[in-house]
Amino acid sequence: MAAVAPTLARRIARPGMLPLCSRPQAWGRAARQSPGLPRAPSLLLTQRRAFSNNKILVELDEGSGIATMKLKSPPVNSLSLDFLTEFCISLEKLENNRGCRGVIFTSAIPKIFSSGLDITEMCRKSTEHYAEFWRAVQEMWLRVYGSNMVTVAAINGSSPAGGCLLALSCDYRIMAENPKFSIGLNEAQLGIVAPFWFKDTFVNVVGHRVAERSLQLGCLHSAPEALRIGLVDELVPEEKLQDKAAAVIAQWLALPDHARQLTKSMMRKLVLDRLVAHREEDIQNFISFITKESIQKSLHMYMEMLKKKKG
Ligand SMILES: CCCCCCCCCC/C=C\CC(=O)SCCNC(=O)CCNC(=O)[C@H](O)C(C)(C)COP(=O)(O)OP(=O)(O)OC[C@H]1O[C@@H](n2cnc3c(N)ncnc32)[C@H](O)[C@@H]1OP(=O)(O)O
Repeated sequence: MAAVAPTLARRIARPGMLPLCSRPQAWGRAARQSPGLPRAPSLLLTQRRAFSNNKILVELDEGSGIATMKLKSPPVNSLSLDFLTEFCISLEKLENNRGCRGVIFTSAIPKIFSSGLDITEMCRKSTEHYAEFWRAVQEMWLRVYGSNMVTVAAINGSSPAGGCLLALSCDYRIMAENPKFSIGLNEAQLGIVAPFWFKDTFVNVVGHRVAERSLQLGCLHSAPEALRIGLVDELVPEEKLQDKAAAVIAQWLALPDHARQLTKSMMRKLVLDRLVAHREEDIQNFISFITKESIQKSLHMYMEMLKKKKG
């Protein structure tokens, strides 16, 4: 962990402190700037502002109000505690900037959007660590799923499990049309179970039947199959992905913010409220589950399998 990271992590995770997401988000928050006419971002003569931390590059186009958050945590953008902390801090900065109205999530790592939760964070750690880690996973989801901004995932690589959850939490998903890239909630293949809020988010995107089959089998769907089942909204050639994502956001931002935001809130509130109401219980469930010896063995075997595949 980098020198400053424990402080940042505690800021999100320390029990007793207000979690960042306790501030009202998509529900009960004032609308952002009036949208004005839809404008193609590439035609604007505008200033770009960039900031970054160790793992995420953020660029804000002040003319269009569209930011890009590029995940850059080699080798595979796994969602470690440090990564999740930096992610939430970057997203909070954008949420607090009233000039920012939309965010594109994409990857700076070739062929990988995100490899999901960092498995090493779930192996042979202390109960305190598991609690801190799981609170950070919850925080990421609450922030993205509950965001007032328009959110688009530009999925330029494979995106299993937690990586898929990040994409599912956005308003729209565009994937590079490479059949080698796959996406899905493959937890069952690791011998673990996607928690209820992963499942609810998935069901809200693809429907109950498709979600049930896919979750039970731990499916990773190729890009064309992901389009067929509605897991992603469209496929485009990789070189067109970023422009397409900006064009989609511009289209969504052409609507009055308050109407879009209230509609989003109405569609997502039940699922969000369920986790907010049961957050501590969910952390305890995670700890009881992950500390089982059989689960630790399954995770260990899965990591070994990843290493063997490489060698
Ligand atoms: C009753 C209910 C109670 C609720 C209980 C809740 C239980 C927990 C729920 C948890 C929810 C979500 C879980 C997850 O997100 S788990 C993560 C799932 N991810 C995966 O399965 C992806 C695994 N990785 C891959 O398939 C491939 O690595 C890749 C992403 C396709 C990339 O392939 P590649 O060939 O380019 O790279 P590779 O050589 O495989 O990997 C490079 C190194 O990175 C390591 N690594 C890969 N993924 C992860 C990861 N997710 N975490 C940590 N480390 C990872 C890999 O081991 C290589 O390391 P090294 O170089 O060998 O040291």
